Amino acid sequence: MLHVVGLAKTYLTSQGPLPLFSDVSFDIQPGESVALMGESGCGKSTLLHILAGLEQADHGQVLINQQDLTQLPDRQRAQLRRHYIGVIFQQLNLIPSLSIQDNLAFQARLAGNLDADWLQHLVSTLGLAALLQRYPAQLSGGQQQRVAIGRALLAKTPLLLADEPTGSLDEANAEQVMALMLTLIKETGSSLLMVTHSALLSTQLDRTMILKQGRLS
Ligand SMILES: Nc1ncnc2c1ncn2[C@@H]1O[C@H](COP(=O)(O)OP(=O)(O)OP(=O)(O)O)[C@@H](O)[C@H]1O
Repeated sequence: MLHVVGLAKTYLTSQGPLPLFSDVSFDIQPGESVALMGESGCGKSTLLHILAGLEQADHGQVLINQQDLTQLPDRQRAQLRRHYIGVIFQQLNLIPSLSIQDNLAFQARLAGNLDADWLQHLVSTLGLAALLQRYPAQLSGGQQQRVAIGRALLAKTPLLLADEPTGSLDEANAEQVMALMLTLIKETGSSLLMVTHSALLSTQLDRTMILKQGRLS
């Protein structure tokens, strides 16, 4: 599903170069769920952003559906992302001016694959039915997180990238939302790469990769 070869990234800052990682290579199989862990600031979010095509790597390849995301022109990269990659960011990025219903449908509409039955199933599984006419600012952090998960799952993309998707929830709620997410992913057959600081949550996934001193293990 995802084939990553020799990724390297160094940020150039006013204090000089900040090397994050070099020669990062790994595969994720269809339907596989993988936790990405490592100390704060080691580059986990940056790696996820590169895999999502939102940030450029210095070297390396990101192969999705046999296409190298790093080499595609903007339009084709956007197409590939739309059809193959769902993302849940740390900052959630719900659109403030759209209702929850429209936030949920946004990505699937762009991809032209809005499935009304699946939307209904996600809404009821994630407990969002009573919130559809509200706006993001009127929701709690946990409710917003469930909307972001629903939105990412709605397009049924083969790959889901999640950056601490339950980061702002307490442990009990995090476990509950995580369980919902894993159940829904099993239904779509998507692969998941999830950044987490929680050893407990990581044990619910198929395996864990650790980014340390610029290398993956
Ligand atoms: N655009 C940027 N320009 C320069 N430095 C950056 C930029 N974005 C991030 N950094 C730095 O790169 C390092 C890695 O950041 P990143 O967010 O990828 O880490 P992380 O492992 O996800 O951290 P956390 O677990 O705290 O979320 C940090 O030191 C950060 O300050």
